[in-house]
Order: sequence, then structure tokens, then C-alpha cells
Amino acid sequence: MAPHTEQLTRPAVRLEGLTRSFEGRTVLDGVDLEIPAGQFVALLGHSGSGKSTLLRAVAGLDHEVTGSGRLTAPERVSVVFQDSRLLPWRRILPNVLLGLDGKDAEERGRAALAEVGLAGRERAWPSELSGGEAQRAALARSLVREPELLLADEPFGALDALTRIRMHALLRELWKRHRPSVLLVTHDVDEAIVLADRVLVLDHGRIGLDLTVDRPHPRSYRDPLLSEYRTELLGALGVVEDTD
Ligand SMILES: Nc1ncnc2c1ncn2[C@@H]1O[C@H](COP(=O)(O)OP(=O)(O)OP(=O)(O)O)[C@@H](O)[C@H]1O
Repeated sequence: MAPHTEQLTRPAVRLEGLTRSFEGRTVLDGVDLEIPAGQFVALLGHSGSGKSTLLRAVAGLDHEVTGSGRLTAPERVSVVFQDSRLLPWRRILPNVLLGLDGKDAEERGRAALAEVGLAGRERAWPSELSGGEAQRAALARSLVREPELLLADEPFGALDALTRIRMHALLRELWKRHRPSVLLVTHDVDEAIVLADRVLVLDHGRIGLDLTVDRPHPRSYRDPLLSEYRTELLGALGVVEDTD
């Protein structure tokens, strides 16, 4: 996988007045958003606030949905979901290579698996992988396509706490090496502030808070300076912290 060497100055993603409704109910109500190329962004919001709807719109996966507005996204977009969506009847390497052709595809697939720590597991079946390993394979399948934009919808939501922390480090490492723009949907405020350089809160169909997290990486959950960001984000989500 070659890193993106060119530094693009145009925004990778631009939403202008994006609306989406279901059965007459407005979920996205004129969202305006620009994500510069290479930026790592997290999107928070209450359950049902429209995070996945926004992500699906950017991914171009919502053709049948009622809506309006303008949306610009890069050509090469990869999506990672909460479940790995590996095909159970294919081994790991063919899963990673799905839909790819070209002479060097296999070599790239093997390199991607090595990058996510799955060297030697190319011939394993998806059922033989742990949840964390399956998500690693899903990341390899995304990154082997050299996306300009990586969309991730709760990719670590089903993993145990320790595996999540390892996956955070891996995702950040992969981002550093390949520099796609990232839009990470999560429920987890700590995940957002540990990983992302900008955190958005979706509220009543719009971006209610747009927060730049200006702390060096790697970040620790225990960093007291992150607690100000946490408080501000929880406030935007309407959660009052217990100060006892
Ligand atoms: N295809 C659909 N048909 C009807 N309603 C839908 C559809 N997709 C989403 N919705 C509704 O739109 C609202 C926003 O859903 P969405 O999945 O985007 O929220 P979310 O913020 O991602 O939620 P969660 O955090 O619980 O995953 C919800 O009320 C949901 O029921």
C-alpha cells in the first residue's frame, strides 16, 4: 500500500445543506460540513440522531432516501462497519482482495494483512478469527483499496475494552501511514477524543458542536488535559458529569 504522498488542499468531503428524511421525519436538517483531506474526524450524537444516516449519505449508500443538498466526496471511499462483513465462505486473503484485480493485488493484500498484524492468517476462515482479528481483516480490506476517505461506523463497538484500546492504536497508526481522511462514527466520547483531531456532535439534525482536539498523539485516556474536551462534549450531548 503506497501512502498518499500528495498533500491535497481541497476538502475531501463537503456537505452543503444536506437533508435526509424518513417517512416525513427529518433526520438531517441542512448539515453543512467540510472535512479537509487527511483529517481524522469523529462524529458523536445520541442514538437515533442520524450519525449512520450521514455516513451512509457520504458513502453514497442511500440512493432510495428522501433528501436534498449538495455532497462532494472523493472517488475512493472505504467503509468499515461494526461487524466485519467478511464472507464466511471465503478465506481471509480472498476476502481482503474481493473485487480487486491487477497483477500485484495479492501482494498488496498480503502486505495489508501484515500491516494489521494478520501475517500468516491469509488462509484462515473468518469463523476462525476473533472479533478483533475480524475487524483487523476488515481494516485491511478497506486500506488495500488506498481510500482517500475511510468511513467507520462504530467499528470497535462490539469489541471488549482491551481489544478496543489495541484497535485504537492500530487505526491511528494506519491513518498516520496512509493519511486518508477519516470519519469515525462512535457513541464513545473517550474513543472520539483519544483518536480524532476534530470531534463533531450531531444534534437535532445539524452539527451542534465542532471541536478541535489539540493534544499530541498517542493520547491516553488518563490525560487530565483531555478532561476539558470530555466535559464540553458531554455537555453538548446533554450529559452532566458526576463530580463526586
Ligand atoms: N432506512 C430507514 N428507514 C426508516 N427510518 C430510518 C432508516 N434509516 C434510519 N432511520 C431513522 O433515522 C433516525 C436516525 O438513524 P441513524 O441510524 O442514522 O441514527 P444513529 O445516530 O446512527 O443511531 P445509533 O447511534 O443508534 O446507531 C432513526 O430514528 C432511524 O430510525
